[in-house]
Amino acid sequence: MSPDAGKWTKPDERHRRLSNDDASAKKVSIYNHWREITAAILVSNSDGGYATCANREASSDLRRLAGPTEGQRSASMRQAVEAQVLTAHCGLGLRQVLVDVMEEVKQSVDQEVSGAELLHSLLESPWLQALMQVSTVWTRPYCRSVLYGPGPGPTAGQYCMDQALLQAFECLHRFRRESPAPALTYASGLSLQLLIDIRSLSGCSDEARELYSLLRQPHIQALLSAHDTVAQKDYEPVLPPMPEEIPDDEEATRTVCLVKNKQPLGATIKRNEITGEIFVARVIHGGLAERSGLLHAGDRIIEVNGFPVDGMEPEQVIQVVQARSHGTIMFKVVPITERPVHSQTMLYMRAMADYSPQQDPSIPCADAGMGFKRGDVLEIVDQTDALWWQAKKLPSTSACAGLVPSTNLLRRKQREHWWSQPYQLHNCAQTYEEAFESAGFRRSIRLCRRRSHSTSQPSCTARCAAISTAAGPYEEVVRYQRRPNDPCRLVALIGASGVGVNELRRRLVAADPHVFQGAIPHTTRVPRSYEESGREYYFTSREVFDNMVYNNRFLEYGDYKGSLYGTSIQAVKAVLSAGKICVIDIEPNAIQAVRTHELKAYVIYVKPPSAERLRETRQDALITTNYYVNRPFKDEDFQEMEEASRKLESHYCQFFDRVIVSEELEASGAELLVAARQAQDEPQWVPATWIRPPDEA
Ligand SMILES: Nc1ncnc2c1ncn2[C@@H]1O[C@H](COP(=O)(O)OP(=O)(O)OP(=O)(O)O)[C@@H](O)[C@H]1O
Repeated sequence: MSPDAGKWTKPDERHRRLSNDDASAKKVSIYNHWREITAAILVSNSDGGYATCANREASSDLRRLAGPTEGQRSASMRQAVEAQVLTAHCGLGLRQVLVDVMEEVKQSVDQEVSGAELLHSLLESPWLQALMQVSTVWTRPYCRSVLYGPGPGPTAGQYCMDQALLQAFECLHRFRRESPAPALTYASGLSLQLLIDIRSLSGCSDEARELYSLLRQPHIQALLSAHDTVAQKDYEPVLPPMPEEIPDDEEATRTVCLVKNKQPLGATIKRNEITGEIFVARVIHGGLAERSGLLHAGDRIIEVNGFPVDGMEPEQVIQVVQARSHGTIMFKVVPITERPVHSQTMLYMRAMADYSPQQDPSIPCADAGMGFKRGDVLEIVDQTDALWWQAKKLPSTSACAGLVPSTNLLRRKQREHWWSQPYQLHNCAQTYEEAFESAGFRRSIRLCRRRSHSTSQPSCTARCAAISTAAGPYEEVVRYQRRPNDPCRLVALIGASGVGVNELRRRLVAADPHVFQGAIPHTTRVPRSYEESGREYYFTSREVFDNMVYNNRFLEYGDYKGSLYGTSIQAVKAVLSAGKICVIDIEPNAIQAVRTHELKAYVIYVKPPSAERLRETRQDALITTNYYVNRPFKDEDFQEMEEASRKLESHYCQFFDRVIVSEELEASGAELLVAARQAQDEPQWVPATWIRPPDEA
C-alpha cells in the first residue's frame, strides 16, 4: 500500500475477510457452513469419491470403516454394511445441512448481507444440487459391488447406473494415479490472444463471432483463470486461521487480513485533509488488493494492524504497514457504499512519446507508475480515472498494471515540457530535413533525396505538430492479420544514407522477383535510348508531374540536376494489385504518407552495426555520393551515417515495425526476407484507424 503522493511499499499478501458488522454473527455462521461443505467435498475427493458426508467426523469414520482404496474392496461384509449405514446417514445429513444453509442464507439475503446472495445462488445452482445427488448415490456402487453376491440382484436400471458410476470412479482413480500435467498454464492468455486476433479481423465468420462472444463471457474467463491457477499450482500462501474473537463495532466495518509475500499489495492511499481520514485512493489492476476483491477505491481505513490511522500522514500509515515485513496485515476498513461500475473494454495503445514516472513530480505514486518508450504497445486496463490510467506493457509478464498518464494528461505534460525546455523537445529551430541534411542523409538510387519532399508533411510546423501533439501521445492499435485475399502490405525500408537500404532492397527483389517488386518511379528527365516508359521509369512531362504533386499523388518526390523524380502512390498500388509485395525505400518524412489504410506499410528500419563492425564490414564496399560514383567509404562517411542514424531513431523509432542491423549482408538479407514475409503472414499491431472506419476509430 502506498500514499497516493508518497512511497509505494511492496508487501505481498493474501487476504481474508472477516465480517464484524451488524450481521457478523450470521456471516460467521454462513462461513462455518461454507467451511463445512467445503470440508465435506474435500474429504470426498481425498477418499476417491467413496462418500460425501455432512460432517467431518462422519467422513473420517467412513474413511476408517469403508476405506478409500481398491485393495479394500475385499473387506469384510461387516465393513460394507457399516459403510452403507453411514452412507445413508451422511446423504441425509448433507441434504439437511443444505436446507438449513439455504434457509439461513435466504434470511441473510433479506437483510442484504453482502456475499450472501452469491452463496445463495451457488447453493441453488443445478450443478451443485446434481453433485450432491450423485454424492448421495455415489456410495452405493461400492457397497453394492460387495453386496451383489449375497443380496438380491440389482434391477436393470440400478445396475446400469452403478456401472456408470463405477466407470466414473475408475476414471477418477486413473486420473489421480497418472497425475496428468496441464497442456498449458496460460489458458486465459491464449483466450485473450484469440480475442485480439478475432477482433483484428476486418470481416469474420459467424463461428468466429460466436467464439468471440463466448470467450468474452465473464464465467468462461473466470473458468480459464481458475484453470490457470490450478495449472500453475498458485495456491500459496495458505490463508491464516480465522481469529477467535471478532470485534463488534457499531459502525459497519470490515476486517481484511492480507498475507505478505513477494508481490506488491497494489493499492495507494490518500488523506482527507479536513477530516484527517485515510482512504484507499486506487487499487491497481492485477495487484493483490484487486485480486482479493476486498479493498476498493474509496474504502476508509480505520486501523492497520490494530493501530488507529485517522489523522496520520499517509507516510506514517505506510510505516505502520511496513513495520511488519512478514505474515498477516490486518486492515479495518469502512467499505465504500457505492462502488463505481467498471465497464472496461480492451484497448491497446502504441506510445508515441517516452514517459518516466521517476521524473514526473505530478504522479500520485512514482513506485506505482510504469515507464514506457516510444513504440511500446500498452494494454490499457483501466481508464476510470480521467488523468491516470492503468496499463500493462506488452508482452507482459506481470499480472500487475502500472499508472500511466491519460492521453489528455500526457499531451498537457508535453506542452508544459515544450514551454519549459523548448530546445530539447521542439525542433522548429532546426527542421528535421535540415537536421538530416547536415548529417549527410540518404542519397539513394534516385540521387535526389537531399531535396526530396513528402506529400504528407509539407512544412516543419506541420511535421512538428503531427509528431509531438496533434497526432497524440498514444496511437490506438489493434492486432491485424492479413487475410489471404487481401492485398499485400507495403514494405517500406528506411535508414541513413549508405547504411545498405538499397543493397538490401535489391537483394530482396532478386531473391524472389515473382513475389517482391519495387515501385517504378516517375521522372521528367528525357529517356535514354535503352529505357522504356513503365519499365525503368514512368517518363512524364513537367506539367503532368506538377499536377500529380498538386493532387498529392506522390509519396515523396524531389529534383536532381533540373529533373523531377518521385514515387507515386499509384505505382505502389499497381504492384500490390498484381498480388506482389511492394518494397520501397523512403525518406523519414514520408513515413506518415505510407502509414495508411490502403498501403498498410510495414516499416523496417535499417540500422548500422557498432562503429567497429561498420568499418570492418564496409572495407571493400563502394559508395556513391553527390560528387563521386563508387568511391571507397571514408571515416567521415561512417561518422555521418552514425549521426544520421541516431537522429533518425530518436525522431521516428515509434513508427518502426522492425529493426534490422545491416552487419553481414547475407544475414541481414535473410532477416529482411523473413521480416517481409512475416509482415504478410503473421498478426501485427497496426493503427486502429486502418481497420475501423475513421468515424468509429
Ligand atoms: N552490410 C553491408 N556490408 C558490406 N557492404 C555493405 C553493406 N550494406 C551496404 N553495403 C555497401 O555499401 C554501399 C552503399 O549501400 P547502399 O547503396 O545500399 O546504401 P543506401 O543505404 O541505399 O544509401 P544511399 O541511398 O545513399 O545509396 C554499397 O556498395 C553496398 O554494397
